[in-house]
Amino acid sequence: MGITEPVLRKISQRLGAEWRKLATHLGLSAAEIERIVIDDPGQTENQIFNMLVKWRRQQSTSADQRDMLCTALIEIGRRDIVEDLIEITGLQGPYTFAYLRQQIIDNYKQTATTIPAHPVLETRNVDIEFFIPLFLRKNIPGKTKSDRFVTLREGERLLDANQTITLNSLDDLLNPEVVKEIKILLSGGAGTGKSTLLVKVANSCITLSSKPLLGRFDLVLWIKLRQMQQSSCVLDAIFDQLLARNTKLTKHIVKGFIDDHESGIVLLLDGLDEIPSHVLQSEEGVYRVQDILHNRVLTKSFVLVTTRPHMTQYVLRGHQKYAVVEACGFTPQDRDQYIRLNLSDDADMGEALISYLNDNTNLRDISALPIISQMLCLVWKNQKSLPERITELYTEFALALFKRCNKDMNDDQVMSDMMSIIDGLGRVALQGLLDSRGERLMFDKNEFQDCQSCLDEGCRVGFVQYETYTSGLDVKMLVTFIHKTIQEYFAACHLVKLLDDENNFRHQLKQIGERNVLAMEYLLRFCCGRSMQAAGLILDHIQEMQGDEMKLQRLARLLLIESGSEELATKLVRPTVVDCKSNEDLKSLSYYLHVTPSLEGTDFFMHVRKQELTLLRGILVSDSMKSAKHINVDYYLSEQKEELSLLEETLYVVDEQRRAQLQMVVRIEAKSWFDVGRVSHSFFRMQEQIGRLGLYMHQRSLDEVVDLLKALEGCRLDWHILYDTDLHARVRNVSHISSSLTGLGLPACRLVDDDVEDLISIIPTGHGLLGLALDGNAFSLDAVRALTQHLQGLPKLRLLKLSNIGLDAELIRQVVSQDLPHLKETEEGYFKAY
Ligand SMILES: Nc1ncnc2c1ncn2[C@@H]1O[C@H](COP(=O)(O)OP(=O)(O)OP(=O)(O)O)[C@@H](O)[C@H]1O
Repeated sequence: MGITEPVLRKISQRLGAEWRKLATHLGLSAAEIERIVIDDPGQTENQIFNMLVKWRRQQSTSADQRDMLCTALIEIGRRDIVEDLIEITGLQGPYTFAYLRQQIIDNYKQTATTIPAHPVLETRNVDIEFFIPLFLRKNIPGKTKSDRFVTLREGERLLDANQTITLNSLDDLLNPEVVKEIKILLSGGAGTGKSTLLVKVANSCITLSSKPLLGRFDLVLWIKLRQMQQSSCVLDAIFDQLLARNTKLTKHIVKGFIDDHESGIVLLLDGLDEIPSHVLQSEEGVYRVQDILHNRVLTKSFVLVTTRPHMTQYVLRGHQKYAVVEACGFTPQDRDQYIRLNLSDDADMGEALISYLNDNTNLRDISALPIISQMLCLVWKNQKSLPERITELYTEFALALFKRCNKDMNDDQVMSDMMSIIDGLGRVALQGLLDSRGERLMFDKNEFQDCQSCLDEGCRVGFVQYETYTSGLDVKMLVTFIHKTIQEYFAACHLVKLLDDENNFRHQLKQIGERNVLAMEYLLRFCCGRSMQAAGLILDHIQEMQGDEMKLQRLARLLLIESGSEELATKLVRPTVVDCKSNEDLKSLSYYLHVTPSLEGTDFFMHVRKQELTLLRGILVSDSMKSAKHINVDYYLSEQKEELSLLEETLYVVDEQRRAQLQMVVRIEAKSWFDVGRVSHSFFRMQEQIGRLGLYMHQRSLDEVVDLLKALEGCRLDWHILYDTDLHARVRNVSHISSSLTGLGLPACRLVDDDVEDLISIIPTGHGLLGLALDGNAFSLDAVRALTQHLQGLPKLRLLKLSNIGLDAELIRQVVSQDLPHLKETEEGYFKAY
């Protein structure tokens, strides 16, 4: 595109003394320049004009004269003229700030609209819509309180910890009212979502191009430090990562823009831990990462740098005025939301995983890490459940984390390299768990002396992380595993390796006794999952232990299923009471029942949800249940629309005799979905089928309670518990007490003295009630006395609960022992007949 003479004239008027420099940049020789001067001595403006005309003449017609001239002008530091030129010619040029911004936004349109949907496969992505807010915690500058007690090898220590505030994800992070500093250091372990957060920030620029980040800035530069393998120069990185290969911009131009807009620039520097240290330390380049982080250049720009914890001190040493923000992963609610989004094809499947996790404290905890949630969703989607054996799941976790950082390794190498790191770290992990002075989850860096390379690799991969703390006068480098269960898994891998010398293994096992065996559940489960030989020795060891029988037997069943070795079932003690509170408990019971002879006289208590009905069915039809004493099932209605007909179907499969043994309570929890008509219909059908039937309602409205009880009039209910429903002055509304009722519970129902008369009236003298629970209400002693005197007329009453009713326990004890002497207090406010 050519330039007209009037335009050249305008440039000549503005240029001045630097014109010779420009001429050289445009390629004119010194002789040519001299010639121009001699031809029109003393007339600078003319000389410039002539030089430009001469240059223009030398260009081929196809040459983009305007671009060349603009580049040369910018290179000699006269962008002001370029901007005028663009204005004069009325054309949008590649030399404006707007052009640079547009190029970068075009890049974000390609790179910042998706997030990875798989820990290893880079090709699998999901839309940025899948972004879920992250839980962030920011330090309060200058407020350090020493309140973190940790157990270290040398004993207990107090570590200095910062006081923090919680941030509401990105909105707060970028809000200057909340985070006043313009330098932010976002730290967090592997897979806590640091990189993803930056994708989201870059993405927000696409729509808010001219005023990104709450209108505060002009340009957002998102740099992946991992890709800086040669130079730590951010200007280079802008060209390598953000600008098109054929961009017309030059480094000179871009630098000029950045300098001019310094306070309007945002630098998002992702993964400080991933830039090689020699690159970070190198002295070359413009806007070196180190200079930016230590506030030596671009001091007015907004910087958000992410890193694993071990690099935070490096940043803070060079510049202290950082808002230090910790990425803590998902909150439980947001984790649920993440699961729902990921499994949105089948809402039931998502809910099933959520309820599975709610049941399993350790998995629930670790799933706060986005990367683990992601893996859980992938496995669940594939198999519609998690692997029966938790060891498999943790092997998958470890593999995914390891492969994430070793994409080019082949499978054999992955396994052997990973296992040797795990073994090295596992030695220290085990020492920590079995420390005679109490479990240790934090380690001094020196404890890894013998396996420094494992520590370095483990840190790179994200199995462990280290952080610097001050403790009194000491500065400590402490190492932690990303989650306690990962420490337990690693410790188990190491312990099992000791089996090469069985005595050594036994020696370690001796450190696990009644005192700590339940706390070692995961360590032992992982051992059993990794080796049948270990499982045999561990089960023998447990069999010899004294202690809480029910809990030890539960643990043994979990270990048996984890070992996958039916023949080890003989090493389990026959249970007299089985209490299954979780999905895992049910699975391990089901496994045990299939490999053990009939359990005579055993009492079973099971908590069951919709997704566990198949398991329940298997348990109920098992031959080993034939001679069970009682089978108690608490069935929890889920939050999704649910037909009780599924439960009914499950029960019908069971033979009549066993159904008659069954005692079932249907639990409608605060968030359960339910429909009065359907639930009551099912109740009427089930009362015919099973031994005893009860209803439990938790935190439901009075209307719902009244409606359901009305609909259940005439149904044979054995128990009826309303928990935390406001029944004050409404007791008569729930007075449909059938003569079959044996248990009535109205805990925390805001009952007071005025309600006692109504209460008495709904339990007529002579009623066959066995148990009454009124804990959590507020009664005077007179009211309690009126009640106990009335209860004297209930011939079968064997249980009374009056705890936490706002009275001195001793006074209640006196009244009950006077009026109901056959009841004895077993724990405070809890009276039972023997
Ligand atoms: N806020 C989020 N919303 C949805 N998915 C997320 C979110 N954060 C993380 N994830 C998922 O978890 C994975 C791991 O997160 P990410 O790579 O951002 O972690 P990181 O903290 O940068 O880890 P590392 O230190 O190992 O680089 C992501 O690939 C993404 O799939």
